[in-house]
Formats: sequence, structure tokens, C-alpha cells
Amino acid sequence: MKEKKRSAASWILEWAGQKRSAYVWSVVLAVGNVIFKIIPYFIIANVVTMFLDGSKEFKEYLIMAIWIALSFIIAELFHSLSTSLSHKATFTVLANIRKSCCEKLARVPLGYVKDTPSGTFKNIMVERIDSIETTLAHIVPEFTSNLLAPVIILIYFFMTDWRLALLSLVPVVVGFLSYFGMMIDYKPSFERTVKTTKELNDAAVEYIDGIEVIKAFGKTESSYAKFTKAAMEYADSFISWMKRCSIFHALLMVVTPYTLLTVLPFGAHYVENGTLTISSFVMCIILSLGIVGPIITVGSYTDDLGKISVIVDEVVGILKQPELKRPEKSTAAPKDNSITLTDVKFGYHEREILHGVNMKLNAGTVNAIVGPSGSGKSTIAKLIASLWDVNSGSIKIGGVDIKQMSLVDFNRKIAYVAQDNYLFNETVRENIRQGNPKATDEEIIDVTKKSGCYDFIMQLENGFDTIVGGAGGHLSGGERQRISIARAMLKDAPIVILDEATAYTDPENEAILQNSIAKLVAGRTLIVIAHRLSTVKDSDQIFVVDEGNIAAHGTHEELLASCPLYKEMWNAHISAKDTAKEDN
Ligand SMILES: Nc1ncnc2c1ncn2[C@@H]1O[C@H](COP(=O)(O)OP(=O)(O)OP(=O)(O)O)[C@@H](O)[C@H]1O
Repeated sequence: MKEKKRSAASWILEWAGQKRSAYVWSVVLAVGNVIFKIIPYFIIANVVTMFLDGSKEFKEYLIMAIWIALSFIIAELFHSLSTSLSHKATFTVLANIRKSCCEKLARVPLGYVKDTPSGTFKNIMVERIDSIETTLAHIVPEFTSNLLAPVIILIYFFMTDWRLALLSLVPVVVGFLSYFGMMIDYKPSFERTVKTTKELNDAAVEYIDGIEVIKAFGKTESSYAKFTKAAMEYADSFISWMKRCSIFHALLMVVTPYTLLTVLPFGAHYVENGTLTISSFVMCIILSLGIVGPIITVGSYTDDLGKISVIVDEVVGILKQPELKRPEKSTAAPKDNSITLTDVKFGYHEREILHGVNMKLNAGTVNAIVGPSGSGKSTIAKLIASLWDVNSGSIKIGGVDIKQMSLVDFNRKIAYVAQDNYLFNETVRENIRQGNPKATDEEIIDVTKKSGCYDFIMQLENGFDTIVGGAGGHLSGGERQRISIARAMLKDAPIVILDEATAYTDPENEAILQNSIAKLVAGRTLIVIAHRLSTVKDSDQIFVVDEGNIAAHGTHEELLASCPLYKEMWNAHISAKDTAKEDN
């Protein structure tokens, strides 16, 4: 059955959580504000009537003036209390939306995050969520009060003189029609601006991320063509929308305020023919002036309500993404750290990449995955690391399907180091500490000594306190990899996956690193993906992947004897090494 679409308001109330009552109180106070804002209209009408009746009592006029002043003060008090409460609730809503999005991104398959340009998430989670702050904080009290005020005034207006009350609505109706004209294709127009804004963001992020390549290839002009095109479309989406709305908007702003256009001549006529008293006429003029302002304000908020609804839809779009299917609590505990893949099939999109992979990795052994580029090695590693879910088949750790394990328990089991592991723009020390937030400074130093990166860290400008730059940009590729390995080692997980984790390291350092890795992972289940076959030839077991299938597995010697593809790759590797030596 198709799930019923929830309204933006119900989502907002959910995100408001404990602060929901603040919104309720904000509305109650806003109603109080309306009542005290309307009272002066009646007092003024009363004053005019008194004056027309010939009253000359100064004291009475003074009391009326004091009541008017008091009403305004009380109305203002209610208003500020109301907006302050709605602001508190709104900041909770914004914080909760962002928290939910962040938590969600950690639970969805990596593919969804990777396939979406990072500018899109940033735009939704920062700018667009921010953009609803003012509206949301003001809309609750002010929309209520501005909607309620004209209704109360109109009821009184109809009781005073229904003919003038109806006539006063003529310009308001024209205003409403103009407003509906403006709103006819509000949703698609606004969605187009949202789309072009996203594209502009993505183009900007891509341009900045790729600036190194752009400069290196001298493509500055042609590469910002995409950005310029996005900027033009962004501008066009707003301009064409504004053009279409401008006539309706002008009508709305010009006609709506003129309730007097009908009330004055007809009122005068009714006084003339004796069907309306002068004091009622004055009252009607004052009431007609009181209707317009709030109606225009309500009109402007409906536009904001539309925006909020589109932004809530975008956030819900993220929150509704299918998650990795994992229980909150593990339903079984692995008996050891062996890994078994049974008939695993997987594709990133429609195209199947792995066509029924079977592997058995014994606990505490060193296992290598080798094969031609694009054959599916990293995909196997990522599936074992649970970054994606298999399409069919199963992956078991110690006899337990990883889908039966909670993400927390699973994460304790595995340390995964990729070729380009992300480093945060923090100190070297804090980046390594992410492997184990409870680690002491001594433990961090110890792991860097064991993984052979202590010396180079000490040579950095501020040693362990050196800030590594965005994505580790202040460090070389090899340095980033070594820090990533130290971070993974600090995690002390029983299963370690190294996916081309030493690819950027020079041969001399690679030997040191391999040595330290061998010591550090002793007793753990290790999976290594490497192009340099000499670094994995001593593995307990080597799996040869070819076009998404396991072509063969065994030790180096066994594969040399039985697997032509492995033999070919080995020979190519040896001759490349020899050529490199000769060149030196
Ligand atoms: N996120 C992705 N979306 C779509 N296709 C992908 C994605 N990642 C990898 N692929 C495709 O899946 C196939 C296997 O890729 P994979 O990275 O597993 O190969 P690999 O053997 O590790 O290659 P290499 O040795 O070059 O790193 C390739 O054809 C690749 O283009």
C-alpha cells in the first residue's frame, strides 16, 4: 500500500520534539497579541462616536488614550514572548533536522552518498535548512495572529453593517485573485529555482575540488563554463518566475489596500439615505483599515509556507532513503574472525559487477585479492566492510551473516583502509585518535612508532599538532596513507582490510610499512588488495579476481602453477620491476 504523504507541519512538530509545547504556547500568546491589537480599533471608534455625540469630558478621552497605550504595550509583550518561544522551538527543529540527516547518512549505503554531489548535501543541510529559520520562527505566531485579526474584525464589521462589510471585501477579493494568479505554478517554479541552486552549488564545489587539474591542464576558461552555465540558469529561473508574477504582485499590492475605495462612497450614500448612522460609518472606516495589513502579511507568509514545504520535502527525501539492513542489536555473535562469501552478486546500479563470488578466509590469516584493474577487487572489500549490501548471496563473519550484526558491533570488528582515506582538517594526533577516541597520547605515539610514521610526523612543522589541511591536503599521498594505517591500527580491530593502502608509498617506505603491518596484524584476519604482487606473494591465500568472478585461489606457488592469469600478472610485475631497476 502506498504510504500517505505526511504534511510539512507534522514533520516540523516531530522535529520540535520536547519543544512542541513552545509552539503551542507561542500560538496562544499570539492570539492574546491579536486581541490586544484589535482593542484599540474599538476604543478609537468609541472615541469618535463620543466626539460626534458632543462629549467634552477630557478625563474620559484621557482614559481611552491610556487604554489604547496599555493595549499596545500588552500586545507587544505577548508578541515578544510568543516569538521568543517560537524561536526556541525553531532552533530545536533546525538542530534536529541536521542531526537526523547526519545520522541517516551514516546508515545509508555508501553508494547513495557517493552518487550525490557533496554540494547537494551541504546546500540542503546548511543553507536551505538555515533559510527556513526566520520564516519558521515568525510564521507560527505571526501567521496565526494575522489570520485571526481580520476574521475577528470582519465578524464585528458584519455586525455593524453587513453591506459595507461585503463591499470592503471587493478589493480584498481582487487581491486574492491576483495572489492565486501568482501561485498557479508556484511549486514547479520554486522547485526549478531549488534545482538550479543545487546545480550551481554542485558546479562550484566541483570547480573548487578540481582546481588542481584545471590549473595543470590550463583549462581555466573552459572548465568554469559549466559553472557559468549553472549561474545563468540559476539567474534565469528566478528572473522568468519574477517576470510572470510581477503583474499579479503589483495588483495585489496596489488594489488590496484600498478597501476605502468601496467603503467611503457607499458609506456616505447610506448615511445620506439614512440607513447608516455617522458613528457606525466612522466605525466601518476604521474597521476596513484594520483588515488589509494582516491580509497582506498572511499572503506573504503563504509564499514562505510553500518554501518550507519544498525544503521539508528535500530533507524527507534524504531521511526516507533505504538504509543498510542491520538490527539495532546483534542477533548472533561470530564464533571467530573467519570470513565467508557465498554466491555474492552485486552491482552499483543496473550493471552486475560481481557474478557469484565464493571466498573462505580463515581466521588469523593473511589474504590477498589481486586481479586486473576494474575486475571487482575493491568492490569485494567494500562489501566485506559493509559499505554496501550484497544484492544476493551472503557474507558471514565467524559463521554469522553480517546482516544479523548491529552496525556498532560490526564496526568494532573491522578496520578498513582505502587508497584515499579521508583525513579531517584537524591535527595529526586527532586524526589518528579517531581510530580509538579513548586512546591516550602515549598510545597514539606508540602506534605511529610501530607503523613507521613517527619519524616523518616529528619532522612536520608542529609534529603531532600539525593541522593536516582539508582532506589532508597539507600532506603527501604516502604520508596520508601512513597516517590512515596508524589510525586503523589504533582501532585494534580483529579484521583489517587494506585496499591499495600503500599504493602511494615509495618502495623504501613500503618495505618498512609492510614489515610493521605484518607485526601489527599478527593474529588478525588481514585482507590486502595490491597491484604490486611482490608485496602480497607471501600471503596465506591469494584470490585472483577476473571480471567479477574468482578465477582461482591458492598460495603464490600454487597459482603460478595453476592460474595462467596470475602467472601473466606476475611476469608483467617482475618485468616492470626489472625495467625500473635498469632505468635507475
Ligand atoms: N560507485 C560506483 N558506481 C558505479 N560503478 C562503479 C563504482 N565503483 C566501481 N564501479 C565499477 O565497478 C567495477 C569494479 O570496480 P572496482 O573498483 O571494484 O575494481 P578494482 O578491481 O578494485 O579496480 P582497480 O584495481 O582499478 O582499483 C568497475 O567497472 C568500476 O567502474
